[in-house]
Amino acid sequence: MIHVDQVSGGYDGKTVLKEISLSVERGQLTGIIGPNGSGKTTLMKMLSGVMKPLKGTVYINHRNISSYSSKELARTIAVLPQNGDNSFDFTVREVVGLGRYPYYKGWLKQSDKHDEEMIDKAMELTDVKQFASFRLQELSGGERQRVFLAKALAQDPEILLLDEPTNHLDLSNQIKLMDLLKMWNRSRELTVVAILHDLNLASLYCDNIYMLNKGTIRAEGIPGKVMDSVTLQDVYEANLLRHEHPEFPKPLISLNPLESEKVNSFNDLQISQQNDRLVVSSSYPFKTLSSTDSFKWADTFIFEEEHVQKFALQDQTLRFKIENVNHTAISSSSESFGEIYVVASMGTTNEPFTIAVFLQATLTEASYLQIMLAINEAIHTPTLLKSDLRSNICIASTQTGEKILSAARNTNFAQTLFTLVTKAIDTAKQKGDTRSKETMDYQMFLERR
Ligand SMILES: Nc1ncnc2c1ncn2[C@@H]1O[C@H](COP(=O)(O)OP(=O)(O)OP(=O)(O)O)[C@@H](O)[C@H]1O
Repeated sequence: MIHVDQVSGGYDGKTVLKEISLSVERGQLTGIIGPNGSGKTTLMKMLSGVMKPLKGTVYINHRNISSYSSKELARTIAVLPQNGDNSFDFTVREVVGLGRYPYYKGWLKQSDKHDEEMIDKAMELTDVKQFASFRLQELSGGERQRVFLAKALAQDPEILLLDEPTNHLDLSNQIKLMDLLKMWNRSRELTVVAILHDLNLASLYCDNIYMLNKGTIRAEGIPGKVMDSVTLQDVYEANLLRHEHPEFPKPLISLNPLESEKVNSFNDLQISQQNDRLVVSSSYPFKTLSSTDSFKWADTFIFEEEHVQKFALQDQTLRFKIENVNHTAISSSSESFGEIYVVASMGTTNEPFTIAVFLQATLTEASYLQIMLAINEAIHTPTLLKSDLRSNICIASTQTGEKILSAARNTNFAQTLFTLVTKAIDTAKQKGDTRSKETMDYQMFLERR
C-alpha cells in the first residue's frame, strides 16, 4: 500500500531524513514515534506528497506518488495535520464538507446526496453534529480536532495520515479517537499512519511501529518488540521503563523521576493497636504484592477481627482478616540493606495465617514472587498445614536502597526471612494456644528498634 524506498530529504539543503525505507500494508494501523526533531513530520510530508524527497521514492499502491494528480491523491490520502488548518470563518458543517471536494465533478462545486450522507456520517462518528452550525473559532481545541478528523473521514480515503491526532484531547477523547480510528481501520480496511507522542497509546493501538531517531529508523515492528527499556532510554534520553499491561499483551511505558525523589517509607512507619484492629501505616506508600490483590502501592495496612465494624477502604489501604488482634506477633531484623518487619497473626478458619512482611529495599517483581514462595514454605513447614489451606500473605517494600535481585531459597536474604516468619508465626500461635490476654505494646516495639 505505502512503500518508502531509501528516501532522503530535508529543508534548505539540510538533510533531515536519511535513507528511510518502510512499508505499510493495507488495513494496518502504523505508529511513528520518536523524540522532537527526529523527522516524523517531515516523513509525513513525504508520505502525503506535500514534500518531495531529494533521493528515493514514495510509492502509493505501487505507483510513484509524484505521478498522482492532486485530486487523485486527495481521494486516496487524507491528512490530519498537527495544527489543523485556519478555516476559522467556516461553519463546522462547511469544514467537514471540504473533505468531499476531491469528489466534486467539473467546475461546479456542488455536493450530491452521497456527499451529504458521508458528511453526516463523519460528523456523527466524531460526535460533532451538535456543533454543525457553529463557526470553528467558537470551539475548543479538542472539539476543533474532532472536526478536522470528521473532515478527513468525510474524504473517505484509503489512507489516513495523522500528525499527533490526540493533541488537545482529554484522556476520554484520546481513547474515543483511537477507538474510532481502530474501528474505521478494521471495518473499512482504512490504512492509518499516525505520529504519536504518547508511547502508551502507540503501544495499545498500533499494529506496527517505526521509531525514528535523528532522521533514521531506529527500531521497527510490533509494539512488544520495538518498545524495550534500553532502546527507549537511549532514543529519548530519559528514564523510561517498560512494564507489561495487566490485561492486554502490550508493553506500558512509565516515566520515572530522579531517584532522589524516592522516599523511604520506613522513616515514618507507625504500628498501633486500635481496639480490635492493628494498624501499620506510613505517610509514604510501600509497593505491595498480596495473595488477594495484584501489585499496588499502599500506605495503610489494617489487620482486624471479623466482627469489627468496617469503614470504607481508601485506595492505598489493604485490609486483612485476623482471628484475634491479641494473637499477633512481630519479629524484626536489621540487615545490611535495611530493616525487615514481619507481622504474623492467626487468621480465620479458611485462611489460617496472615503474614505481612515490610522491607526497606528495592525488590524486583521476581523477588516478590520468590518471597511469596519462601513465606508459604515457612508457614507450612512448622505447622504442617495442609497445602490447600490458603494463607493471606502480603509483601510490602519501600523500593528504596539496595536492589534485591534474587530471593531464591539458597540466598542469605531468603534464609533470614524464613527465620523471621517462622519466629513470628510461632509466637502468634503460642499466644493463640494459651489464649493469652497479654497485648503487645507496639509503641514499645518501635521504640526498641
Ligand atoms: N520548514 C522547515 N524549515 C527548515 N527546517 C525544518 C522545517 N521543518 C522542520 N525542520 C527541521 O527538521 C528537523 C525535523 O523536524 P520534524 O518536524 O520533521 O521533526 P518531528 O520529529 O516531527 O518533531 P516534533 O516531535 O517536535 O514535531 C528539525 O530539526 C527541524 O528543525
